[in-house]
This record gives sequence, structure tokens and C-alpha cells, in this order.
Amino acid sequence: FKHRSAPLPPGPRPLPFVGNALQMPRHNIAQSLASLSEEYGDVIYMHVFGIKFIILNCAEAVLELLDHRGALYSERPHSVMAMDMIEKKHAVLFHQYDENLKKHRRLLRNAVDAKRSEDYWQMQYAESHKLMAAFLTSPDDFIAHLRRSAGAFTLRLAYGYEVQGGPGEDAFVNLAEELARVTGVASEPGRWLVDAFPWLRHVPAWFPGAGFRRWADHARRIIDDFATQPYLSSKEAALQGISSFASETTEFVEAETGRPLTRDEDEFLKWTSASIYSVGGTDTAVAVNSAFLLLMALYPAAQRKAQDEIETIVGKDRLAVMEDRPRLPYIEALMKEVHRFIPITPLVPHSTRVDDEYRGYRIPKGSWVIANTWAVMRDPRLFPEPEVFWPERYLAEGNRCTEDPRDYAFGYGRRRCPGVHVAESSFFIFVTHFLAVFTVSNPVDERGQKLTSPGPSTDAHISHPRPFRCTIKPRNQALTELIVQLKSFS
Ligand code: HEM
Repeated sequence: FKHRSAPLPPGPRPLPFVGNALQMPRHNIAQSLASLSEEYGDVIYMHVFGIKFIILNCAEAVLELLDHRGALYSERPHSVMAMDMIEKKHAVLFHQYDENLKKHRRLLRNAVDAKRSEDYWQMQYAESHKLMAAFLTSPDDFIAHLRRSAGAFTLRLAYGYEVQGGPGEDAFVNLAEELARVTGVASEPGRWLVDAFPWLRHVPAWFPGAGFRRWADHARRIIDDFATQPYLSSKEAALQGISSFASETTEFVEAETGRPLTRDEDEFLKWTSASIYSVGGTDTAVAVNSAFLLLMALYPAAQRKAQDEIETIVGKDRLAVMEDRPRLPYIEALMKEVHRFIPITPLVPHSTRVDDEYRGYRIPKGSWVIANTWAVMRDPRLFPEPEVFWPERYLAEGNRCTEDPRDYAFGYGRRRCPGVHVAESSFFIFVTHFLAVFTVSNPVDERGQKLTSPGPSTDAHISHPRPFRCTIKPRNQALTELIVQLKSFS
């Protein structure tokens, strides 16, 4: 009762019936929500057609609610479109916080925790060699190469599946791309009227104006194909002696129970495996690696400094390995600064099952409690002069900033990303291999206009830099030859 009498957090004045629908930003959403703090403070309330949003624009509020009060704030917001109509509720990312989710996360942790992720280094090097070779052959297609490479790694990890052909040629990689598109559209907050009026879901698909139902049917088919087909392929791979997350987890559960997987367990593991490939490694790796390329093209002094460090510590005639990582402090700082400057998951939605109170304000149960990670990364109290791309800020030669942007970039509390170790080793390998072999320069936008800053990224829930072109040129003859050789062995 105490909570019910507290006022809601401040926010833009709503209109009758539609609430804040007209003030809810549609473009550059994270930045626009962050700018509301000037008028309303760090914790903001808005509602759109009855859906309640609490926007958290500072680290203190994000950590207090999503981390320290994690027992209350680990739900996902209920979205009729994303969860019911396209039945993504089976998917780990959209799962409610219950015993099943804990089980999914336990299985994932077993496979990708800090220690186990070392088992994948060889696989990651091999993929990186292929990626560097593809950059040598057709550097302008760098995004397609990044996408293929990320898909290849996660398909191998999750299912033991080897990607076939070049960019755009593998059916599973194409499916993942379609899935990323579908998921982004389905989960945009407040986009679908059906979220406000759940009874609309019962309107037949042929009914005029019921386009959302047809769209949901299409999305459901994509998601089913996506979860099922590669999972079936993992069983074939296992028969040929190729192990994977899916096959090793099957063995693990069967050894524990002393019997084959039941149908329900098989279905369950299908969705855990799908989370590695869908939520996990694919779209995120493309986003973070392309953010890195764009930033290196924009800030050549930082690129040069990173290349010098690699040449001094690793040398000019081999590629870095994970054991080199502790000896490359500038690279580590660079990776942190990429995560800070272009956060690829700028808005992270959680929800709460109970009414709560924070700073004297009421947090109604069921609200979308959105961590604005973009705002945290641009907070001058944490990162002085946040608009400056400055990896040195984390080092003794800079201002020894002790904040690590990765504490925010991978989410919060009990829903924090389970794939962080695999993600960071992939990123390290990409950064060091790329900078040893290539230099990137001349960033221009789609219309050929010179870029001088990264500009806002896309508004999808995994946010990518907007399309850009750049020049990627080899800089080291010996390593170029090495890449060609390694490619021919793989
Ligand atoms: C640069 C790469 C990555 C970034 C920035 C990233 C970031 C995130 C974020 C922000 C979340 C939401 C956390 C929250 O709700 O508080 C998340 C969830 C998740 N991530 Fe990652 N991730 C990355 C790579 C990966 C990889 C490689 C895997 C798998 C091997 C993975 C698997 C997952 C899964 C399964 C979830 C859902 C967890 C849940 O809802 O409980 N991610 N990630």
C-alpha cells in the first residue's frame, strides 16, 4: 500500500487516452530518451496506450534496480507481439524469470564460462584467418564477410555445423539474418497496437487491417525454422563425431539422468542452443566489429597507436593469440572505448512482477524498466569528456578511469549476458588480427559524404552503425602471405 501512494517518476505530460505516444521518440531513441533527463532527472516515467515505461538514464539507478534488486527486476517486459503472437516466449532472451530460464542459463554457463571459453580459441583463430582472407579478396564487402564469419563461428559452436559457400550463400546464415530483422521489429517498444489491445490478437488474419497477424504468422515460421533446422543438423554432425554445444549438453544430461533426452528436454535444449546463435554471437559480433572498423577509420591516431603496440609486443611476423592479451594494455583500453562509444545494446528492457519504490517514486509492477546504457556510457560523472574517443582514459597516461564499460555493455543482474567471455575473446582476436594485417581509412556514408563522427546508430535492439564505406588496405606483406597460406590449410 505504501508503494501505491507514492507518486510516479516525473516525465513529459501525457495526453488523454494515447498517453505519451506522441512524445515517445521514434528515431535515435536512446539519445532522445537520454535528453529528457535535462528536464525530468535520471528516472523518467512515460506511458503509451496503457503500457508503462520507466527509463533509467544513470548508472546509479540502473545498478540499484536491475542489479542490487535483481530478485525483483529480472523479468522481461510482457510484449504480446513478441512473446505470444510470434511465440518467442520459448526463446531465452524473451523468457520470464522462472526455473526454466535458470536451467537455460545454467546450461549456457557450463558451456561458455570463462574457463570453457578457452576451448573455443582454436576455432576462433581459424574463423579469423578465413575472415582476414576474405578482407584481402573483397574488402568493400566487409559487412557481408563479418556476418558470414560470425554466423560460421556460432553455428559451429552451437551445432557443429560448417557454413557452406560465400556471403549470402548459406541457408542458415541467411535465416539468422531474417530472424534478426524479425526480432528487432517485433520487440520495438510500443510499436504494435496489439500490445495495447491484447484482444486484437483474435482478429482473423484475413480481416482488413489485420496485417500484424499475417506478419506474426510469417515471423513464427522463421523462428521455428531457425530453432529447428540447425538443431537437427547437430544430431547428424554428432553421428560423424563433430561435437557442439547441443551434442555435449545432450551427453551431459543423459549421463546425469542415465536415460535418453525426453521429448520435452529435447525441445528445451533446442531453444537453449538457438540462443547462442540468435541472441548471442551473430548479430552482436557484426555490430561490435563494424563499430570498431568505423571508429578506427575515424580516429587514425588511435589506430596507429594500437598497431604500434601489436608490433612491439607481438612482432610483425605472427598473429596475436589469447595469451598475448594481458601484455596489450592499449588494445584492452581500445576495446573498452569501442563498447563505450558505440554501445550495441543501448536500451536493455527488464520488468518487475511487483510494485516497488525508488527515490520516493512508485515503480508499478509490469512496467518496462529500461536501462539506457547509451546514457550511462555518455555520463560525464563516469567518463569525463564523454564525447571524445579516448582509449587512454583507462590508462595511467590518461586519467585512469576505473569504470569498465563492459560492466554495462553486457547487461545487468541476473539477466546479464552469459556469452561475455566468448564475445570478448572473439573481439580481441578480430581487433588484433585486423590491425596487424590491415589499415582502415576514409569513412564515408552511403551517399559518399565524408564522415567525421560515427553519428547515431540504428534503432534496432542490437544497434549497428548506419551503413558506411571505408578503405581497407593490407599493411604487412609477411602477414598477408601468412593469411593466404593459413586459408589454404583450413
Ligand atoms: C559483443 C557481444 C555481445 C554483447 C554486447 C551482448 C550483450 C547482451 C545484453 C546487453 C544482453 C541483455 C542482458 C540484460 O537483459 O540485462 C544479452 C543477453 C544475452 N546474451 Fe549476449 N551479448 C554479446 C554476445 C553474446 C554471445 C557471444 C552469446 C552466446 C555465446 C550471448 C548470449 C546471450 C544470451 C543467451 C542472452 C539472454 C540472457 C537472458 O535473457 O537471461 N551473447 N547480451
